[in-house]
Amino acid sequence: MKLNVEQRRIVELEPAGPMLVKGVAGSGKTTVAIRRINFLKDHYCHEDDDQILLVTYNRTLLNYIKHQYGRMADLEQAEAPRLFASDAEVEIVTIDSLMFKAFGRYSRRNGKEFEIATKEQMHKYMILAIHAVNKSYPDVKVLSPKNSKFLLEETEWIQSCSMKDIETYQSADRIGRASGDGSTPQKLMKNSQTRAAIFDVACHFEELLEKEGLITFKQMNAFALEEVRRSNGSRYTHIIIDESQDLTRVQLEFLKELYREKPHSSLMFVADNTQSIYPQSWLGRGRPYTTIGYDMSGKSRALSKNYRTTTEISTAAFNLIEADESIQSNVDFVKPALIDRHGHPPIYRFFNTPKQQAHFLAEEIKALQNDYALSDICIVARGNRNIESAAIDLTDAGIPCEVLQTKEPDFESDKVKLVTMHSIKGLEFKVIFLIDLNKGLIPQDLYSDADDQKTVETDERKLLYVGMTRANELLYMSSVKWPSKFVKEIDRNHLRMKKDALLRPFETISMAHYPLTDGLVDLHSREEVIRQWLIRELCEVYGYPYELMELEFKVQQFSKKGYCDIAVMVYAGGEATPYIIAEVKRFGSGIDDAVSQLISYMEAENRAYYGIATDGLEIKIIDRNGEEVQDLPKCRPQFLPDAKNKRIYLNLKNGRQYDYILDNETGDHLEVKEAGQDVLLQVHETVAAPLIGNVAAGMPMLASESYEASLQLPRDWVMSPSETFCLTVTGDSMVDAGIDKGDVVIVHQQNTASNGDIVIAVTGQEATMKKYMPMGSEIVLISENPAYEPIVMRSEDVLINGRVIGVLKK
Ligand SMILES: Nc1ncnc2c1ncn2[C@@H]1O[C@H](COP(=O)(O)OP(=O)(O)OP(=O)(O)O)[C@@H](O)[C@H]1O
Repeated sequence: MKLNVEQRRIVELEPAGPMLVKGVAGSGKTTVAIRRINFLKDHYCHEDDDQILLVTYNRTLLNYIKHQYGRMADLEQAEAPRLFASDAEVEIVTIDSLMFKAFGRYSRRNGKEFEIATKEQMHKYMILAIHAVNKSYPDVKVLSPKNSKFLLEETEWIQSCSMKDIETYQSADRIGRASGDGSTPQKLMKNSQTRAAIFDVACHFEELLEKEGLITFKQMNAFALEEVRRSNGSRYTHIIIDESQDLTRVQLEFLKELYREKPHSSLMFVADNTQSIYPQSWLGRGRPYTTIGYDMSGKSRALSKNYRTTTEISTAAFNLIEADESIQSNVDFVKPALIDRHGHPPIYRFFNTPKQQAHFLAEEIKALQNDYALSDICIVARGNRNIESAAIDLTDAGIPCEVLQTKEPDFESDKVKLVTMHSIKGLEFKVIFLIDLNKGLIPQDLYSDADDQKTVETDERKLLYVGMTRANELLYMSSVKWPSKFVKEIDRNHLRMKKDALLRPFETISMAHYPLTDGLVDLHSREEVIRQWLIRELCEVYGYPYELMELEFKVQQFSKKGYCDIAVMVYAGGEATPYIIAEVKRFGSGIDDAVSQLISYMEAENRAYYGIATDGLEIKIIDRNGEEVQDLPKCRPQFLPDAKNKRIYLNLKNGRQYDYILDNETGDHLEVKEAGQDVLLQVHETVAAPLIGNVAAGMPMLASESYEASLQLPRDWVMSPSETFCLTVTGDSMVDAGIDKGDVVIVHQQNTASNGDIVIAVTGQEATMKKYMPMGSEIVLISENPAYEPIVMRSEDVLINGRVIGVLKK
């Protein structure tokens, strides 16, 4: 893997004390953090006591880093042993293990033995603490057992900041806690009776636990901090803190204590506030670094390109963030830049019962095994219980699987992995299934107070964002019974109903917006909403005009008459014949009956090529032999009543536009006019340029390639017929050059290019269409769309495949 220019700059930054690397999900923050170790080791560890520490958030991430290194290219593999060998100079550890060690020293020094309280124990002692205190604060409503969750969370926050006295708590800024409409906390006003009462509860709670020899995890951290402060333990010249947005104040202060400042030392915070998912995190909520004693002005770097997921997955995930102003207004928010890497849009499925979801998971995974190893697949859910029941279902279906344990996760085993949304932070898999995205489960319904609930929802939204951005190639999302409100916030255009079809998931259309109602008597029937959705999909997704659709289309079956719900007619030889017919059922009622009805209609109406049966939830597409097919063909110009196929041709050779008119009947009679003019230009000779595939498909091999179709072009539009080929445009990165998705570009095969040419360039394993700009020993590949960042590559890493000489608009 080649680092991009910004990544490389960060790796090789001269140490200058504290610095911040912020970046979007998948932008290579962890990659950069790991690569920096060897750089620091080689250049800034010249004194005998110089040491480097890389802190990861948890053990899963630690093991994952090792696993990733094992998979890297030869050059990097050579670096791996240096990193993971027991090396006096470098330590890669989790924050918890560091703090546990210090806590162990604390316990031994004080001759005390503590046990970490379980969730149940914490809940029990919190209730007791509330009862012990509430009589002293009759006016403070929050002191009630029904708010125990809130009070526990607040107590943990106090502990996670190691606030020892009431004055500190009374004056602390409580970001992310019920803040009303202004910026001042409403419910937790500074210097209030409420805060006094909560602090009292927190103290009682600690006392009760102590009597039992128990402490919370957050207290344990506070003791660890006390210990390193006491022993003045600073010993690392360089500290790199991955996922620092989720560390608590105490954890950050602890790491500060371990930092040994020298003229050549560095303290690098690596963070993405959009992925801050814990209520006690300190910096992730937008608190400035000055609160922990560092001024980061001029010391922060941002990474904005997501290398992990496709543009389709990133765009859908970003919909979630766009819907929450408080995430985007965070000081360290970085807006993701798209890297023109296309793939399948996320697939969303809705199910009536958990059993249906389990069946779908099993069937889909079995089918995916043709292209993926089981270890490439990970199932992710909000809660442990959902994960455990999915594991049982998969095992019952004969699919090997294992719940990823945070202690010793095995990423290599040939099993489907299952993990919670919290634990998948920092990891990635080729295929991700996000299951049980249900109302009440995500976002969790924790508080009746609207402000508190809003805070919870922001964290939960980030959690789902984390889950979605873990997928390299394929992302599945599913809900059972009641979909999460977050799913509804994702633009339907960014989702698909099934893997190999263009259909978007079912969506209810209001009766006022039914696209086609001619001749219908009962618009209120429950099937109608399904029919209208399908009609809209056939038009908006597949391009069949409403004028070509007939409802209640009569099918003569011997002496019996039947009426199929939709028939899409096409023109052949001037006559309209049914091409696609569809049977719909009411939502979620099953499609078995619809399929058998469809088959009998198609036997009777043998002109139809395709049949669709759907209940909005399931869909089956069959061909005229009754065999299932993955998708429908899109409408073609020759299906339309007008036999002339008129399009616009942009000739990039001379900068002119032409009307391009092909006779559909003969398929080769070509007429050409200057755009907007009436006079036909003479076409003396035409050439057939092969349509090889799409731009992203990679390098075409003209000689031996069998191609899908060819385009008739006037000879003088091309340079050399044998070196000309055509590609369909798949992305939107060149829209400002007038090249849109679905257009066909005409390419002259060549291996060189001049400044400003639009080229088909192959970088790594992908082909892309970009504007070419040489810059010294590097090449800049520029998109004509401000949403995409330019790509800077070394010239030896870019292969030019051809120059775009014309565009036939769709
Ligand atoms: N320059 C690059 N070229 C190609 N792939 C890259 C590049 N940089 C990073 N990647 C890949 O992108 C993926 C994400 O990288 P990494 O895990 O370091 O990102 P991150 O910013 O730490 O992500 P997150 O915050 O979401 O956990 C990895 O598969 C990594 O190998």
